[in-house]
Amino acid sequence: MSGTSDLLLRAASQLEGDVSTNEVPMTFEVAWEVCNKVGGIHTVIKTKVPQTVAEVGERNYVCVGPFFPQARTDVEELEPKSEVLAATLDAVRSQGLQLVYGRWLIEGAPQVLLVDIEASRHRIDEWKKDLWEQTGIGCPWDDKESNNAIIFGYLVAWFMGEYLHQSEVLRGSHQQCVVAHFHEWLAGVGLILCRIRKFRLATIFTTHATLLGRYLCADPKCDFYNNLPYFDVDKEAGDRQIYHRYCIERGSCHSAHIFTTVSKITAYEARHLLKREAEVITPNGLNVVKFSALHEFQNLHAKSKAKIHQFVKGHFYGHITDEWDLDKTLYFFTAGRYEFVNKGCDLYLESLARLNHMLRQTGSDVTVVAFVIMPAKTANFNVEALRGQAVVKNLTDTVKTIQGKVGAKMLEQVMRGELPQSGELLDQTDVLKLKRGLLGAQRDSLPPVITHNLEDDSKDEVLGCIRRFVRHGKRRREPWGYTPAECTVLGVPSVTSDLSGFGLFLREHVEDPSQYGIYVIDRRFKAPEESIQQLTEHMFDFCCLNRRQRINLRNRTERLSDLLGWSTLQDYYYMARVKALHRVFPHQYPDPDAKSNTNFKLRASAANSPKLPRLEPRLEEDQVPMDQLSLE
Ligand SMILES: O=c1ccn([C@@H]2O[C@H](COP(=O)(O)OP(=O)(O)O[C@H]3O[C@H](CO)[C@@H](O)[C@H](O)[C@H]3O)[C@@H](O)[C@H]2O)c(=O)[nH]1
Repeated sequence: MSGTSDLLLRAASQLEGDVSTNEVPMTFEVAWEVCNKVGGIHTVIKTKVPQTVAEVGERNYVCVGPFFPQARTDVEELEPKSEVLAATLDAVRSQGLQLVYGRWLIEGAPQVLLVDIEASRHRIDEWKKDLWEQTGIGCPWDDKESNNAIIFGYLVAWFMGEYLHQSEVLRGSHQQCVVAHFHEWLAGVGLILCRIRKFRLATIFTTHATLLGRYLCADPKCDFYNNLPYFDVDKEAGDRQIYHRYCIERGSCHSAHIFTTVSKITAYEARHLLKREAEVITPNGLNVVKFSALHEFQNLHAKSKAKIHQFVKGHFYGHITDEWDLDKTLYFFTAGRYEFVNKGCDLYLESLARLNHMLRQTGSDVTVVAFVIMPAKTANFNVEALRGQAVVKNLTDTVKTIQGKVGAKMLEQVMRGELPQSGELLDQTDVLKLKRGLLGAQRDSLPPVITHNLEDDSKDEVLGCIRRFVRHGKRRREPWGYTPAECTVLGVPSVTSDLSGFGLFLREHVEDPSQYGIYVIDRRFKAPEESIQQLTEHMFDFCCLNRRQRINLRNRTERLSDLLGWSTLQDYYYMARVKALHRVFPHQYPDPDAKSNTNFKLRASAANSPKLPRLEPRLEEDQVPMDQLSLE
């Protein structure tokens, strides 16, 4: 049993009550993104599962999400082992609730319950009316996302109510305490209903990004951070036609026993936009896979870089000239959900334009290939992009065939005691094939800037920016920002900003993140022009590093992994659960904040220990011979 579940047990066994005193609590984690990849919440839950299962035990943890047909491949359907759960499923199924129960086929293999929204869609009007009568939240008929949130919420609350009822029937005075953790407004209706129906369970609500914050930041006329305390939130939500969604979010936040956000900056936003102070900050972690040897991730890096080289050869065929040395090519990328300003795409593109200028001015021999990796609605593949890959594949195949023939010919001549003459190795047909390949690989046009054609590229912000290189003056906002965190654990240096939860988290825990290859751009108190200049300079400095320095930097970046692992960050989720349990079951769970309670202090972890220090200018790995550092 892990240390944490041990603590939960000890806490529960301190006092007697009408709930079981020798069991860890039953934990439900409810989110729209369980078995449904949309964005960052999916990453949070999926990567956290192994630690949570280890902490509370497989029997005591169930992820709850919506059912979509594609989930059939993600879930192995099973019969529940728990008597209470089995009785609950029988009961709700007999009442008409359709759901899938089984094991989510991800690392940690948790129990999962997916409720079928479509099968209950016919009840939307009835449930909307009920929501209005119970809470005063009225939703328009045509908002599909809110309709889904309402159906999902009613189904989850239906299930929860039945679970608690069956628990009472089957276990009487030995019921297990229950805690339900709801993520984001899309799962919030279930939480609101659980409280209205006075269910005896502890609830937690986590916001990953406030709705109103997202909308306000996307408004070019809005100066978000300078006005945060002064917004008339009801009016702002109404003006943007999201008042009902906002009410669901604010209602969920205020109904919860414990409210958490993923970063301090989102807590600040929530204080003003949702009017509640977060009791716990639950930073996003990752399932960090420790490499057994330092060079292992460097080898992985080399393999990935070779793959990208291959792609680049195809994409830029006809333009790879003597001035472009693939060995001196660096790859930059930005990736995430397609939010042009919030994800900092505008700054990235503008800084790249300036970097291009600086590299040319200084006569650098480095080439930078910059990627924007974001999902958008596409119509089809870009034919020109595909053609490039085909041309290079063709050339590669031709050269391979000729190589084989030449090799065989050379061997034959050497066996006969003759020294092969270079002029005789290629016959006429081979020369013709090569000439044809050469002609095919020429092109006058520029390579396409996109790999897939968009449904409507006239309004696309990235393409528009690449075409115009227009500078935007907006502040970016990012509650956490997984992409740079994911880069860190893979030892890839990255850039983020002090308007992202992740950037602030690093500044809080690392004396000088740039020494570890993570550059936190000042955005909060700086004009856009200064931030763009700062980003350009970081990019330029990176381009000036030699290979050894880049390898060293990656080693330093990877050292920060421990800070981001769920092995330590799960403690904040644990704390949120104990606090929520205390609110509902005060006898079983003493106040974790009480001085007398020594059981519930956060365990010592990288995240709450002293800041990681500045590094010496020369690291020990500087001494390691190049061949042992592995290739790039
Ligand atoms: O084409 C893509 C694009 C993204 N991702 C992944 O999707 C996640 C996106 O994360 P992020 O950009 O942080 O999430 P958002 O969807 O914007 O979600 C919100 O919730 C996240 C979790 O709390 C926070 O990190 C964000 O700041 C907040 O905006 C990351 O794991 C990416 O690797 C993909 O796999 N493929």
